[in-house]
Amino acid sequence: MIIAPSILSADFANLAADVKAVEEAGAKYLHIDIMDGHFVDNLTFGPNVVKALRPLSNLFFDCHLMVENPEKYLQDFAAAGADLVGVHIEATKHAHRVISKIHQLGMKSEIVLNPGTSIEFAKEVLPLVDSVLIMTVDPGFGGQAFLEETVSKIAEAEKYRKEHNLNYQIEVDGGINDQTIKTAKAAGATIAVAGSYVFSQNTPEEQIKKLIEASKQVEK
Ligand SMILES: O=C(CO)[C@@H](O)[C@H](O)COP(=O)(O)O
Ligand SMILES: [Fe+2]
Repeated sequence: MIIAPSILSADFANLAADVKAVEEAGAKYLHIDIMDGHFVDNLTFGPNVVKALRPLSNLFFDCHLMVENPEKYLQDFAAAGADLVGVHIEATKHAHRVISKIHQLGMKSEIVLNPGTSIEFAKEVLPLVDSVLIMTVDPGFGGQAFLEETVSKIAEAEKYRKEHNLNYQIEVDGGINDQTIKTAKAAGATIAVAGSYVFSQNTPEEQIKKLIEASKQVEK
């Protein structure tokens, strides 16, 4: 399973050190939460932070856009060095166009679903995307509890992938710890985002190791 530490819970005054620490600990992805204060009730940062971190890291930059009309910012994230852009299906009227544009800009695409959004709503674009992100909390904040009722949706995304011979990754985001990562993997998740679990206790190295070990306990 790929572990994607979320810098939302990192030390913003020492971001470079935290990014280095997770890279050395064996993470392959860096999850970067972009919030605009409209789609969610929180503000974080924009492509300028992605640009500043890019020369410091070889991690795969997974940019989760919690913004209205994400199509406006795709060019900026591509120029900043994003590897993948995740857009909420609830945040755009033009999901198909947005995904095509992400690919034209040379990035991997991801469609993101809130806990209240069904897989049905995204089915037309599932054959197009590189990844599907199933939110396992309502977006906007770190440190929330994993919503067990989202597990059936992870399983549904995996079932649909197999039935239609598609090859998207299934990412989960929110409330991931050394227990919930097992539940998510058993249901079909292949990428696990973790923010507060990685950055708010012990060292990021210890926490990432625990996540990797926990996920290995589940056969896939
Ligand atoms: O997108 C989000 C929150 O909206 C996440 O990526 C959080 O950063 C996850 O934080 P934890 O639940 O792991 O603390
Ligand atoms: Fe996120």
